[in-house]
Amino acid sequence: MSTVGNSTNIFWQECPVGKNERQKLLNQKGCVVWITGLSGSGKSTLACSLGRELHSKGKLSYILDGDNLRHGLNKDLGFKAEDRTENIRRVGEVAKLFSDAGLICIASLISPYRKDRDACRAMLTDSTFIEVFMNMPLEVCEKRDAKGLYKLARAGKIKGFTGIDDPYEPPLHCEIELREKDGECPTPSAMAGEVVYYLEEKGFLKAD
Ligand SMILES: Nc1ncnc2c1ncn2[C@@H]1O[C@H](COP(=O)(O)OS(=O)(=O)O)[C@@H](OP(=O)(O)O)[C@H]1O
Ligand SMILES: Nc1ncnc2c1ncn2[C@@H]1O[C@H](COP(=O)(O)OP(=O)(O)O)[C@@H](O)[C@H]1O
Repeated sequence: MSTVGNSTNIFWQECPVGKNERQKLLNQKGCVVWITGLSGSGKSTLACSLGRELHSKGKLSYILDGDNLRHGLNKDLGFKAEDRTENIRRVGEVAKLFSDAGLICIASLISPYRKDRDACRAMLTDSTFIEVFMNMPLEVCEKRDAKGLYKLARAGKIKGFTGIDDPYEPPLHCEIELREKDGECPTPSAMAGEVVYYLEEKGFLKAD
């Protein structure tokens, strides 16, 4: 019996089928591919390309996209610092559950604050948190402006927009960094290929 947060008198319930058994069933290892970067850096595009590539290899993945989760689980949250922190904490907890289920969980969120991403990393054991940094220059993201949000932010119509008047703290020790080469952004499929290569090398695409 214990107290966790505001919950008192709670017990941990063990389940009959364990993570190893689920991983064997799926012939893969559960993990979290956490894609971080500015709005417009290509997070969702990479998440989709990676999800498709894994599917074609017979691997089960699931995408947790920041924009989408803000339509449901996180619709009570805005973009002030404490809301972003709570957003990342919740998604980290959900990603941990998916990883425990044996899935390759692909989380794509701006996740601008280093301490919040590091807190998610700390929730996961055995190097199963794989941080992928979309290191695209602000100018590139702003030029793309797929949703017209940078224009609104520059005009002062959106306050606290990441990269404009709210900080983005780049990772110091990420597992994978994706950036332009010779002034060109690699294709989504090339980027997904890099992540798949990492997963293969580290043994995530087979069970023990
Ligand atoms: N103020 C502000 N700053 C940044 N982004 C904003 C803001 N307001 C709305 N949006 C839109 O919300 C999307 C980011 O949601 P996230 O949950 O990934 O953000 S965060 O991780 O909590 O910072 C983000 O989506 P992406 O462009 O896919 O990154 C934007 O479409
Ligand atoms: N590798 C890429 N090369 C060229 N354009 C890209 C690439 N990845 C994404 N884009 C384009 O950039 C814009 C933003 O991509 P998106 O995946 O929505 O970014 P984010 O999820 O980080 O906001 C879209 O118009 C998309 O087509």
